[in-house]
Amino acid sequence: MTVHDTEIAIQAADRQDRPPFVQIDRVSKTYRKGKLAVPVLDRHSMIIAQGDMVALVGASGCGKTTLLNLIGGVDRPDTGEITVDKTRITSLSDAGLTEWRGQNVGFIFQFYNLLPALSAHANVELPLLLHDIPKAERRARVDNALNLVGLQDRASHRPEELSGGQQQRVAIARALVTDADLLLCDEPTGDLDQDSATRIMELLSMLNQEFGKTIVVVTHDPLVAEYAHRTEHLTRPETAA
Ligand SMILES: Nc1ncnc2c1ncn2[C@@H]1O[C@H](COP(=O)(O)OP(=O)(O)OP(=O)(O)O)[C@@H](O)[C@H]1O
Repeated sequence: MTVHDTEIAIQAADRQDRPPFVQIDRVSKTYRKGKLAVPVLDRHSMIIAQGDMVALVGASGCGKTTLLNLIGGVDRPDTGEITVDKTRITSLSDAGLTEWRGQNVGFIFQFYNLLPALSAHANVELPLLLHDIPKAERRARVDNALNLVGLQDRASHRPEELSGGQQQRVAIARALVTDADLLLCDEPTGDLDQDSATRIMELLSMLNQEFGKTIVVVTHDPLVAEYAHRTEHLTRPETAA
Protein backbone atom coordinates (compact mmCIF):
# COMPACT_ATOMS: atom_id res chain seq x y z
CA MET A 1 0.00 0.00 0.00
CA THR A 2 1.39 3.46 -0.83
CA VAL A 3 0.82 6.70 1.03
CA HIS A 4 -1.19 8.04 -1.88
CA ASP A 5 -3.94 5.42 -1.77
CA THR A 6 -7.55 6.59 -1.83
CA GLU A 7 -8.13 4.24 1.10
CA ILE A 8 -5.84 6.41 3.24
CA ALA A 9 -7.59 9.63 2.19
CA ILE A 10 -10.90 8.10 3.32
CA GLN A 11 -9.35 7.06 6.65
CA ALA A 12 -8.02 10.64 7.10
CA ALA A 13 -11.56 12.01 6.70
CA ASP A 14 -12.83 9.46 9.26
CA ARG A 15 -10.23 10.51 11.79
CA GLN A 16 -11.79 13.95 12.19
CA ASP A 17 -14.57 12.27 14.17
CA ARG A 18 -12.20 10.53 16.56
CA PRO A 19 -11.74 11.78 20.11
CA PRO A 20 -8.71 13.92 20.95
CA PHE A 21 -5.80 11.83 22.19
CA VAL A 22 -3.19 14.53 22.85
CA GLN A 23 -4.38 18.00 23.87
CA ILE A 24 -1.78 20.73 24.12
CA ASP A 25 -3.28 23.83 25.67
CA ARG A 26 -1.36 27.14 25.51
CA VAL A 27 1.99 25.59 26.33
CA SER A 28 5.02 27.84 26.75
CA LYS A 29 8.64 26.84 27.22
CA THR A 30 11.74 28.98 27.64
CA TYR A 31 15.16 27.46 28.27
CA ARG A 32 17.35 29.47 30.64
CA LYS A 33 21.09 29.30 31.02
CA GLY A 34 22.52 31.96 33.33
CA LYS A 35 21.23 35.29 32.02
CA LEU A 36 20.38 33.86 28.61
CA ALA A 37 16.74 33.03 27.97
CA VAL A 38 15.78 31.05 24.86
CA PRO A 39 12.01 31.23 24.30
CA VAL A 40 10.97 28.23 22.23
CA LEU A 41 7.21 27.73 22.54
CA ASP A 42 4.76 30.55 23.20
CA ARG A 43 1.22 29.48 24.16
CA HIS A 44 1.28 26.69 21.63
CA SER A 45 -1.99 24.76 21.29
CA MET A 46 -2.63 21.65 19.25
CA ILE A 47 -4.90 18.62 19.24
CA ILE A 48 -3.90 15.18 17.97
CA ALA A 49 -6.78 12.77 17.42
CA GLN A 50 -6.70 9.14 18.52
CA GLY A 51 -5.06 7.07 15.80
CA ASP A 52 -3.65 10.12 14.02
CA MET A 53 -0.19 10.26 12.45
CA VAL A 54 1.21 13.81 12.57
CA ALA A 55 4.46 15.24 11.22
CA LEU A 56 6.05 18.09 13.17
CA VAL A 57 8.10 20.23 10.80
CA GLY A 58 9.82 23.63 10.90
CA ALA A 59 13.21 25.30 10.75
CA SER A 60 16.07 23.98 12.83
CA GLY A 61 15.76 25.22 16.40
CA CYS A 62 12.03 26.04 16.19
CA GLY A 63 11.20 23.64 19.01
CA LYS A 64 10.13 20.35 17.43
CA THR A 65 12.14 18.12 19.79
CA THR A 66 11.13 20.33 22.69
CA LEU A 67 7.43 19.81 21.89
CA LEU A 68 7.94 16.05 21.42
CA ASN A 69 9.64 15.84 24.83
CA LEU A 70 6.79 17.77 26.45
CA ILE A 71 4.16 15.46 24.91
CA GLY A 72 6.14 12.44 26.11
CA GLY A 73 6.58 13.81 29.63
CA VAL A 74 10.39 13.91 29.36
CA ASP A 75 10.27 17.61 30.18
CA ARG A 76 7.64 19.99 31.55
CA PRO A 77 6.29 23.25 30.10
CA ASP A 78 6.67 26.52 32.06
CA THR A 79 2.94 27.16 31.65
CA GLY A 80 0.02 25.46 29.92
CA GLU A 81 -1.48 22.01 30.13
CA ILE A 82 -0.94 18.74 28.29
CA THR A 83 -3.48 15.93 28.42
CA VAL A 84 -2.84 12.52 26.87
CA ASP A 85 -5.71 10.04 26.70
CA LYS A 86 -7.55 11.72 29.61
CA THR A 87 -4.44 11.93 31.83
CA ARG A 88 -3.39 15.52 32.52
CA ILE A 89 0.33 14.78 32.50
CA THR A 90 1.28 18.33 33.52
CA SER A 91 -0.43 17.69 36.87
CA LEU A 92 1.44 14.46 37.64
CA SER A 93 4.23 14.29 40.22
CA ASP A 94 7.73 13.52 38.92
CA ALA A 95 7.37 9.87 39.97
CA GLY A 96 3.88 9.71 38.47
CA LEU A 97 5.12 11.19 35.21
CA THR A 98 7.97 8.66 34.99
CA GLU A 99 5.59 5.78 35.59
CA TRP A 100 3.06 7.14 33.08
CA ARG A 101 5.80 7.55 30.46
CA GLY A 102 7.04 4.00 30.95
CA GLN A 103 3.59 2.55 30.35
CA ASN A 104 2.15 4.83 27.70
CA VAL A 105 4.85 6.21 25.43
CA GLY A 106 7.31 4.60 23.02
CA PHE A 107 10.23 6.80 21.89
CA ILE A 108 12.11 6.33 18.62
CA PHE A 109 15.27 8.39 18.08
CA GLN A 110 17.43 9.29 15.08
CA PHE A 111 20.44 7.33 16.35
CA TYR A 112 18.41 4.40 17.76
CA ASN A 113 19.78 4.68 21.36
CA LEU A 114 20.36 0.92 21.66
CA LEU A 115 22.77 -0.42 24.27
CA PRO A 116 25.77 -1.74 22.27
CA ALA A 117 26.66 -4.59 24.65
CA LEU A 118 23.17 -6.11 24.55
CA SER A 119 21.52 -8.32 21.93
CA ALA A 120 18.48 -7.11 20.01
CA HIS A 121 16.34 -9.29 22.29
CA ALA A 122 17.83 -7.80 25.48
CA ASN A 123 17.49 -4.23 24.13
CA VAL A 124 13.80 -4.78 23.38
CA GLU A 125 13.26 -6.40 26.79
CA LEU A 126 14.70 -3.42 28.72
CA PRO A 127 11.47 -1.39 29.18
CA LEU A 128 9.75 -4.51 30.56
CA LEU A 129 12.32 -4.85 33.35
CA LEU A 130 10.83 -1.72 34.94
CA HIS A 131 7.58 -3.61 35.42
CA ASP A 132 6.83 -6.73 37.40
CA ILE A 133 6.38 -9.08 34.44
CA PRO A 134 7.22 -12.82 34.64
CA LYS A 135 10.12 -13.98 32.49
CA ALA A 136 8.00 -16.18 30.19
CA GLU A 137 5.66 -13.29 29.42
CA ARG A 138 8.63 -10.98 28.80
CA ARG A 139 10.04 -13.46 26.32
CA ALA A 140 6.68 -13.82 24.53
CA ARG A 141 6.27 -10.05 24.29
CA VAL A 142 9.81 -9.49 23.00
CA ASP A 143 9.43 -12.29 20.42
CA ASN A 144 6.15 -10.78 19.30
CA ALA A 145 7.64 -7.26 18.97
CA LEU A 146 10.66 -8.55 17.02
CA ASN A 147 8.30 -10.54 14.81
CA LEU A 148 6.24 -7.44 14.08
CA VAL A 149 9.30 -5.56 12.81
CA GLY A 150 10.51 -8.61 10.87
CA LEU A 151 13.65 -9.27 12.93
CA GLN A 152 12.84 -12.52 14.70
CA ASP A 153 15.92 -14.13 13.14
CA ARG A 154 18.24 -11.38 14.47
CA ALA A 155 17.27 -11.59 18.15
CA SER A 156 20.74 -12.64 19.30
CA HIS A 157 22.60 -10.00 17.26
CA ARG A 158 24.19 -6.99 18.93
CA PRO A 159 23.55 -3.53 17.38
CA GLU A 160 26.98 -3.45 15.65
CA GLU A 161 25.99 -6.65 13.84
CA LEU A 162 22.90 -4.99 12.36
CA SER A 163 22.41 -2.40 9.61
CA GLY A 164 21.12 1.09 10.49
CA GLY A 165 17.64 0.20 9.25
CA GLN A 166 17.63 -3.02 11.29
CA GLN A 167 18.81 -1.13 14.38
CA GLN A 168 15.94 1.30 13.94
CA ARG A 169 13.53 -1.63 13.65
CA VAL A 170 14.91 -3.00 16.96
CA ALA A 171 14.30 0.45 18.45
CA ILE A 172 10.71 0.37 17.13
CA ALA A 173 10.25 -3.10 18.68
CA ARG A 174 11.51 -1.67 21.99
CA ALA A 175 8.97 1.17 21.68
CA LEU A 176 6.18 -1.37 21.04
CA VAL A 177 6.97 -3.95 23.68
CA THR A 178 5.09 -2.20 26.50
CA ASP A 179 2.08 -1.85 24.19
CA ALA A 180 2.21 1.95 24.43
CA ASP A 181 -0.51 3.66 22.41
CA LEU A 182 1.59 6.74 21.65
CA LEU A 183 4.77 6.57 19.55
CA LEU A 184 6.99 9.67 19.48
CA CYS A 185 9.63 9.62 16.75
CA ASP A 186 12.45 12.18 16.48
CA GLU A 187 13.93 12.13 12.96
CA PRO A 188 13.47 8.33 12.78
CA THR A 189 14.96 8.15 9.28
CA GLY A 190 17.59 10.88 9.65
CA ASP A 191 20.48 8.40 9.70
CA LEU A 192 19.19 6.07 6.98
CA ASP A 193 19.44 5.71 3.20
CA GLN A 194 16.25 6.16 1.22
CA ASP A 195 15.32 2.47 0.94
CA SER A 196 15.75 1.87 4.66
CA ALA A 197 13.89 5.12 5.40
CA THR A 198 10.96 3.98 3.23
CA ARG A 199 10.85 0.65 5.05
CA ILE A 200 10.80 2.38 8.45
CA MET A 201 8.00 4.73 7.39
CA GLU A 202 5.97 1.82 5.98
CA LEU A 203 6.42 0.02 9.29
CA LEU A 204 5.25 3.08 11.24
CA SER A 205 2.27 3.46 8.87
CA MET A 206 1.34 -0.18 9.42
CA LEU A 207 1.50 0.28 13.21
CA ASN A 208 -0.75 3.32 12.84
CA GLN A 209 -3.30 1.72 10.52
CA GLU A 210 -3.44 -1.84 11.80
CA PHE A 211 -2.68 -1.34 15.50
CA GLY A 212 -4.20 2.13 15.97
CA LYS A 213 -1.01 3.67 17.36
CA THR A 214 -1.09 7.44 17.56
CA ILE A 215 2.19 8.64 16.06
CA VAL A 216 4.03 11.98 16.11
CA VAL A 217 7.08 12.24 13.83
CA VAL A 218 9.57 15.11 13.93
CA THR A 219 11.18 15.39 10.51
CA HIS A 220 13.01 17.60 8.04
CA ASP A 221 12.31 15.18 5.21
CA PRO A 222 9.28 16.00 3.01
CA LEU A 223 9.04 12.33 1.96
CA VAL A 224 8.65 11.28 5.58
CA ALA A 225 6.02 13.98 6.15
CA GLU A 226 4.04 12.50 3.23
CA TYR A 227 3.33 9.41 5.31
CA ALA A 228 1.61 11.55 7.96
CA HIS A 229 -2.09 12.35 7.79
CA ARG A 230 -1.29 15.96 8.49
CA THR A 231 1.63 18.27 9.06
CA GLU A 232 2.03 20.74 11.91
CA HIS A 233 4.42 23.63 11.12
CA LEU A 234 6.19 25.10 14.12
CA THR A 235 7.74 28.58 14.12
CA ARG A 236 9.95 30.23 16.72
CA PRO A 237 8.20 32.81 18.94
CA GLU A 238 8.74 36.37 17.65
CA THR A 239 10.57 37.26 20.84
CA ALA A 240 13.21 34.58 20.07
CA ALA A 241 16.72 35.71 19.19
N1 LIG B 1 18.36 21.94 27.34
C1 LIG B 1 18.42 23.08 26.66
N2 LIG B 1 18.97 24.19 27.21
C2 LIG B 1 19.02 25.36 26.55
N3 LIG B 1 18.54 25.54 25.30
C3 LIG B 1 18.00 24.47 24.70
C4 LIG B 1 17.90 23.19 25.34
N4 LIG B 1 17.31 22.31 24.49
C5 LIG B 1 17.02 23.02 23.37
N5 LIG B 1 17.45 24.30 23.48
C6 LIG B 1 17.29 25.37 22.48
O1 LIG B 1 15.89 25.45 22.19
C7 LIG B 1 15.69 25.67 20.80
C8 LIG B 1 14.77 24.58 20.26
O2 LIG B 1 15.47 23.32 20.29
P1 LIG B 1 14.81 22.00 19.69
O3 LIG B 1 15.83 20.93 19.81
O4 LIG B 1 13.49 21.79 20.28
O5 LIG B 1 14.63 22.44 18.15
P2 LIG B 1 14.30 21.55 16.86
O6 LIG B 1 13.25 22.28 16.11
O7 LIG B 1 14.02 20.15 17.26
O8 LIG B 1 15.71 21.66 16.09
P3 LIG B 1 16.40 20.67 15.03
O9 LIG B 1 15.48 20.60 13.85
O10 LIG B 1 17.69 21.37 14.72
O11 LIG B 1 16.60 19.34 15.74
C9 LIG B 1 17.07 25.73 20.17
O12 LIG B 1 17.43 27.09 20.03
C10 LIG B 1 17.97 25.03 21.18
O13 LIG B 1 19.26 25.57 21.15
